[in-house]
Amino acid sequence: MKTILQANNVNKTFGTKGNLYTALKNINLSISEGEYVGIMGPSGAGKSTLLNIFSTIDTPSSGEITIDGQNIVSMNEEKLSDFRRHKLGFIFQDYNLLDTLTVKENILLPLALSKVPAAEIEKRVEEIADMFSIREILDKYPYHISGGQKQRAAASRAIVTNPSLILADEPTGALDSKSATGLLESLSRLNQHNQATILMVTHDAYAASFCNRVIFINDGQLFKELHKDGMTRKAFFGQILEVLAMLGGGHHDAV
Ligand SMILES: Nc1ncnc2c1ncn2[C@@H]1O[C@H](COP(=O)(O)OP(=O)(O)OP(=O)(O)O)[C@@H](O)[C@H]1O
Repeated sequence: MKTILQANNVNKTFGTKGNLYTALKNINLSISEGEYVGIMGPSGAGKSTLLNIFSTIDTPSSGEITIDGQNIVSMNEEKLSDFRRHKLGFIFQDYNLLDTLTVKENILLPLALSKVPAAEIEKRVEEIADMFSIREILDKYPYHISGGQKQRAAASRAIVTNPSLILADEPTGALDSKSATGLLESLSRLNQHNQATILMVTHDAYAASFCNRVIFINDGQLFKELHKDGMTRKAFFGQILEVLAMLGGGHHDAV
């Protein structure tokens, strides 16, 4: 199986001499093509720091990271912006849709910027609209659709270029439970049918139970990882809650 992300001995320190804070300590992680991986851990554990580094928004203090075979630590800013555009897809908690464009225009924007032919764009948008159940809202503007629909539109835009790696930061954080389930089911479909590789940071054990593997970070270090293997989502949810209980903090999410 092809390795999509490989991180070796990644460390991240904030601050200056005399006032240093180590946010990540010696992180080693490998993610294969087609995996759906969750990252969990208490507040301040280092989840966002790690995701920002994988997103190429921040750089590690030391360590090596390759994504789809390319060393992202040594890349210059010009190459990085190209790399982000072609290889990465981002889904954030707050959608980041452009209000002056329709849902369809938002989704096709990355393809239009890459000068993909119109007929191909049309075909791709339709495929994705079906996968994320948003066909009926394609011509609406973001302020006329619900939060759940906005997030499914944002996810559609993130994957329209067929990125090597999809990075999601608390994608269900602002959604009610029904909308969250809709998004999580869409991401699972994308993972299963298109072998999309997804890395998702979440506080929510229910969201994490849709993943195939969940990595727990504590105090900037890898603490434990769980594999779903043949388990049902409900059983996996139970195991995730047990690890969270070990890490401390009350989690009383619904199954
Ligand atoms: N730019 C920064 N300068 C200094 N310290 C930082 C910076 N960014 C993060 N930190 C610290 O690094 C640690 C890890 O932060 P991070 O945001 O990665 O945690 P997290 O696990 O994502 O937390 P949360 O679940 O609350 O979002 C925290 O103690 C935080 O205060």
